[in-house]
Amino acid sequence: MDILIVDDEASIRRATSIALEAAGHYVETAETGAVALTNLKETSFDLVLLDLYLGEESGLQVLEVIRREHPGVHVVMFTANATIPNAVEATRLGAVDFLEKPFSPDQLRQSLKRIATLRSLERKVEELKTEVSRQAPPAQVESNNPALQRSLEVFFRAADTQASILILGESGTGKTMIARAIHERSACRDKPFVTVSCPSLSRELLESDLFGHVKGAFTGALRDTWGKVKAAEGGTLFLDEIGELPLEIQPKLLRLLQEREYERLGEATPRKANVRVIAATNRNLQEWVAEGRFREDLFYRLNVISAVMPPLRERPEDLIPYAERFFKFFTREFGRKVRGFSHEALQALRAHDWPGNVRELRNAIERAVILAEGEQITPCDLPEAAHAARSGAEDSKLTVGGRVSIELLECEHIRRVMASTASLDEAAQVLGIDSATLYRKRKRYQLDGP
Ligand SMILES: Nc1ncnc2c1ncn2[C@@H]1O[C@H](COP(=O)(O)OP(=O)(O)OP(=O)(O)O)[C@@H](O)[C@H]1O
Repeated sequence: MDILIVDDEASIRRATSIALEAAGHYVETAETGAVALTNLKETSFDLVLLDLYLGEESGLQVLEVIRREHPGVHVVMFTANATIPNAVEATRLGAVDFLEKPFSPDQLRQSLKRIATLRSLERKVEELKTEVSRQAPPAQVESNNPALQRSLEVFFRAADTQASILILGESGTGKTMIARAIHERSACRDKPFVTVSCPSLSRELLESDLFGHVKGAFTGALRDTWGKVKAAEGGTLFLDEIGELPLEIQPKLLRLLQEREYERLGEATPRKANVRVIAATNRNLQEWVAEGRFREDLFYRLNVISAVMPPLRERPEDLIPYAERFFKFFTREFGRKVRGFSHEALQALRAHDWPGNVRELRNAIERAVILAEGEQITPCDLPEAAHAARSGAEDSKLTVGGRVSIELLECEHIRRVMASTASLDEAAQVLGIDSATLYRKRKRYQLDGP
């Protein structure tokens, strides 16, 4: 943590600093409330250890200003004479803990442990709030598709290291979800996961969003701010659509990755950063390097561990299991009594290309659950594109030599043979495979018996 000690006694400042620095914290000290407030403007602290009596000054007044101007900073009060009224007043003003002087290093450690737990809980609450407001089905990080299984293995094996990770894949394949899942499997899972969306801001705003700025750094920079690199301290910085990172900012990111150092916009003070970087892109970065749109050195630095999230059309094994999980989630979420998908609806799902990938599938199922009138979801409840795919599929797409995957052809062939035969044994005989193989294939493609 970054900690500011505010105490008028030099011996307390010194002894506490030594104990905290030995435990790996970054520490600054201030002798008076005024100096402390200036420090808080210049550096971003997580915690202030504040003396109740700063000579003539009242620590409670300083506490009040800190809580008003820096609401994200926690404050622990020091005092030589902890009276109940003082404690009540400090708690009312927002102090989270009390340390009675003289305190032992162990008491200090215990207090910091409580603050760390509190900070981690606050972050979790924030994450849950966003999750709930997004009505998001839980992330599915299992796959029946061998290519995706290999990618997941690469990502999760590297999760617990500090290595940068590059996630490649089309839009909507779940790159952001996987970045979060990697963070959840890392040693810094209790620390922040902070996303920066590279294309959404102008160069200047993006740079400031990443690294922060000082007042006057550019028109509109009315006060000092801290960027997302700072917000992600100790945790993961997720750079979404890294291909869109302007060339001017790329050397600064490279420096962050190599030297773990950065500067705020408009300031020359180098700052240390301890963040793990995960980046994602739907671009072909190697092509962009060849075209001079992306720095080669940055590409290789980011590309230490990389793998592709395959598009949904290349993993038919995942389609129906994902659709069913989304279905379960949304029927519960909306309190609908729909029982499942009709055979035709499943066929329509299989026949569609899903250019928007898992995002499109999730949205299609959410819509279908809301619209379904009967006991089952029918093709009419699916979006036009998925619905139309089925009618067109039988004559144009699902033909031998058509633009269709082997899996889809095989699935459709097995389905039709099963529909035209009296038993599974007969279907297996027609298909030229044994019953166990037919069983496995039916399971894989989610096909019911004849
Ligand atoms: N594995 C998954 N489990 C559950 N939902 C998923 C999964 N993958 C994707 N989704 C759904 O699709 C949406 C898009 O996923 P995500 O944002 O991770 O994709 P992306 O590849 O980062 O897309 P983009 O490149 O457009 O940012 C998510 O909000 C979620 O609803």
